[in-house]
Amino acid sequence: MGEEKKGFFTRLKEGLAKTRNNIVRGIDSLFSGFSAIDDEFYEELEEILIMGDIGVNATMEIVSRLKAQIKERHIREPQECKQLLIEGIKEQMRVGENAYDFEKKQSVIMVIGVNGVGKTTSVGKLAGKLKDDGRKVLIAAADTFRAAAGDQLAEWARRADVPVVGGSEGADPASVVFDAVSAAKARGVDVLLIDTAGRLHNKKNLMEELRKMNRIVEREFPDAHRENLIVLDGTTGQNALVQAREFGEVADLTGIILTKMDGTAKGGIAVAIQSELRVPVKYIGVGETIDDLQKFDSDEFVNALFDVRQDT
Ligand SMILES: Nc1nc2c(ncn2[C@@H]2O[C@H](COP(=O)(O)OP(=O)(O)OP(=O)(O)O)[C@@H](O)[C@H]2O)c(=O)[nH]1
Repeated sequence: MGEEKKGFFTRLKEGLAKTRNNIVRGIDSLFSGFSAIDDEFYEELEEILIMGDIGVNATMEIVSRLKAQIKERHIREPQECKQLLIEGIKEQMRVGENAYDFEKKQSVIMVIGVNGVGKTTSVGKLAGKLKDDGRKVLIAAADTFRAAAGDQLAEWARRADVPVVGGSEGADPASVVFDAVSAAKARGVDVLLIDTAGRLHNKKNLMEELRKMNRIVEREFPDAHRENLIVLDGTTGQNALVQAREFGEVADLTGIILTKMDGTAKGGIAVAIQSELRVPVKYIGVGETIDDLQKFDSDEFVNALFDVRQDT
């Protein structure tokens, strides 16, 4: 394991401390407190997982898989189940390989989600990362609804040392996107990041605006690799699933940025999200600075949650 990866594991573990206290402590005391694996044991396990925001459906699947394995392997000691449970949670989160094609291809990344989830912050962090990797980045400030959004994004862009187009309050977001795409093509930009509004006069307008922006990118930049990343706030629990489904109706979601995973006791939402939406979490936000956005790997996440050290 490289230095950077080790550092991230430690940071991830720190960020997940509350979740770990919530879920893993409960599981540990369950495993040590029960002397037999009976219905009560399973009920308590279900309760711990659901309380940790893993979600009812994912919990039921994880527990029924565990039950089948315990039966098949004739396991009688609760202590022996822990590793099986860890593997079961990893299995539940599998959504295929997590691709980061936009790191290599000429790409347009639209960042969407409701207001306050951390879109602008995530665009800023992502811009900084891509720039550090030597990519030529341009940001489109298409959140022209909220007065301070443009300024906030400009501040992030300054930190990341990346140019911005758009951002004046009240401008038409679709025309910002049009201008940004033209600029991206003219300047030979590798990655165009589009920050969008999380709120308009009503939800119907918001969704219509997203469709419009999508159509412009498709029409004006058909060769670009496309990503629609939805930003979800890890502290909002199951409501995040509802948001993703709503946005999924207007945009083809290619990935999730799960923010505010530091300081939440409900980090289990990552399990519910990947398992129910079948969309990969591509990044996880574990703080407010530019370095606090990290690529997400579900096995690593579960290991960090259970404090399982796997040196590779
Ligand atoms: N602790 C923590 N805070 C975060 C994280 N990501 C974003 N935030 C904070 O969340 C708040 C909202 O973030 P914004 O980026 O403004 O959210 P937004 O989705 O762009 O909001 P609108 O522009 O209103 O749509 C800010 O105070 C951020 O600093 C994170 O990973 N961890």
